[in-house]
Amino acid sequence: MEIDRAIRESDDKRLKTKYNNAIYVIQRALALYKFEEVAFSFNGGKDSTVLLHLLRAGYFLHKEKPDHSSGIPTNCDLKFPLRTIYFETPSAFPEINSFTYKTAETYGLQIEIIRLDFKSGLEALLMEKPTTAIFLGTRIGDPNAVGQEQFSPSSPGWPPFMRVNPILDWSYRDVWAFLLTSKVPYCSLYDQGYTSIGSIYDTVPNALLCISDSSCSKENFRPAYLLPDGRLERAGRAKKCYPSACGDGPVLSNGLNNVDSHQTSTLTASVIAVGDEILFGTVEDQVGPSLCRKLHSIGWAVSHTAVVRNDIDSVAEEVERQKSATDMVFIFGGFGPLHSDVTMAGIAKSFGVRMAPDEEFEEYLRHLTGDQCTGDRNEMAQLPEGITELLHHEMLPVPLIKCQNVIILSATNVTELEVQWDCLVESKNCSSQLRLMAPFVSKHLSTTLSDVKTARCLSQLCLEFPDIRIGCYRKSRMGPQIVSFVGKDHARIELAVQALPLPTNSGPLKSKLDNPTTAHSNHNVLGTRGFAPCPDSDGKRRFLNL
Ligand SMILES: Cc1cc2nc3c(=O)[nH]c(=O)nc-3n(C[C@H](O)[C@H](O)[C@H](O)COP(=O)(O)O)c2cc1C
Ligand SMILES: Nc1ncnc2c1ncn2[C@@H]1O[C@H](COP(=O)(O)OP(=O)(O)OP(=O)(O)O)[C@@H](O)[C@H]1O
Ligand SMILES: [Mg+2]
Repeated sequence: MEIDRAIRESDDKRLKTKYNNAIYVIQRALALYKFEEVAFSFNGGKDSTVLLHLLRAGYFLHKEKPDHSSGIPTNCDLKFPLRTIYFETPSAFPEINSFTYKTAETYGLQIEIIRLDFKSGLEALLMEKPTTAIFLGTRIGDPNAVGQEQFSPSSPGWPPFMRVNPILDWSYRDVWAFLLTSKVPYCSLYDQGYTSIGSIYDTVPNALLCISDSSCSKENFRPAYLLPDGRLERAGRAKKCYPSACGDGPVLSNGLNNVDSHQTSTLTASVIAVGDEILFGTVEDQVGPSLCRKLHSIGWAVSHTAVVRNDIDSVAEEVERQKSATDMVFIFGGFGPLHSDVTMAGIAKSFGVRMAPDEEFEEYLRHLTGDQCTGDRNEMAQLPEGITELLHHEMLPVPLIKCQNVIILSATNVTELEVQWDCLVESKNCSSQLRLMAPFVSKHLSTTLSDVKTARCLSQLCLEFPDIRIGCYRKSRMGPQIVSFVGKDHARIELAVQALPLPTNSGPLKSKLDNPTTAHSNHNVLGTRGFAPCPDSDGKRRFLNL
């Protein structure tokens, strides 16, 4: 069998492993289900083209075995009479349609065209003939792959059948290694810069493959197999936004300058530290507070911080909660090759995906640590499968890792954090991950009045100014009370301060008007630091500007 021979003769060990695993899944499925009750969902895309040839190889190898009882026809030739379903829509690319039909003819597939949506089409199909299993070219990383295994029953509400996903664990690179090594034909669109194909309305060539040629106005694209980072395979597909707490769409966009300093809305972040030692009190966490200041300095609201144990479930539970509650989660600690370094595994668990070797990350680690940390022993190169993006920067010896809206910082102290932070916010870098929002401005007042005396008026103020964060703190029980007004609108803060309904007969007044963060000195501030005279001298106001 030409496919089998081509892979076995290649010296790509990884491809061979992936191939053998996929063939194993196919053969188990062919042994489990009656051949006439199995269908192959084929749409002419690259993943289903890979699957077609794996099925042919698996079928051929299965038939070679003397004792099989699955009812597979015994004549072996190029023809492959597997039931094949294609959901055709008017919005399909003509190139996809013609490739699908031509391929079906070449290999003798028994193709059935379905012109209904997936669910109704499958309902009709199952009514018409028994169908117990359907082969799909779904891969981890496809939006619909989350939670799926190689054998996954159809979802509740869908007609009952087994979804068989032999290439679930294949990467983009594996797909192209297979197609090029086995030299099988694939749809021509992949040679024109398309890397993942949906409909004519939502798919364009992948901009990362664009060859800029100033002499002609027409854009040219390199072929899909040259895409350097397979995680960006869907960059040519219209993005489906994941819900964001501020209703403002996803924060991140690959390859785009995302400085957005005019934005007056606020994005929220949570900061999670992982470390038993912090919980024991043995180590004082300085990265967390520093990160909070940095986020605040670029206009982000940190709405939650937590310290969790070095334990997969503790990490998973916290990440699971925060990734949906806030726009971005920052997590640090518990990252490395030690037994206690469980952060990545916890993140994988929170997303319901497996840990899998990441070749690119492994390459970076190999440069850094040489042979000490390679091959199977390199636990650090295991990353959550299908959701991981590497954030490159020339200042970083090893890229930062992002799993959807969770950013993993490897910083163990404030100096290391400085470097990683700068890489994240640097807008010119194409991996820039943080949108710079309009900075917060704040005003701080100090009073010697007791809490009992200020309580009611401050509560009243909070009701009147829900857009301003009005907070109170004191550095000692006997010392002055400090009242802070934090928001994005200078004028509103001034109004709130002026509206402070103060009791009479109380102590001195001080106020300070500033942006409390020092990390970014170019931010808009309300005034200068230092003590200023009280704006009112009627003897009634009892707060001083700080
Ligand atoms: C044969 C087949 C079986 C499917 N089974 C399911 C299923 O059990 N549950 C489900 O939610 N979606 C199912 N889908 C839909 C896919 O998950 C997904 O929505 C589809 O591939 C469209 O992806 P797209 O929206 O990216 O084009 C199935 C699709 C096909 C073709
Ligand atoms: N219109 C369709 N008809 C039949 N099967 C489909 C259709 N759309 C998707 N599928 C099934 O779902 C799988 C995943 O679809 P997906 O679009 O991600 O992959 P692909 O089309 O094979 O490759 P690409 O990612 O390059 O578009 C396909 O491999 C195929 O098995
Ligand atoms: Mg795909």
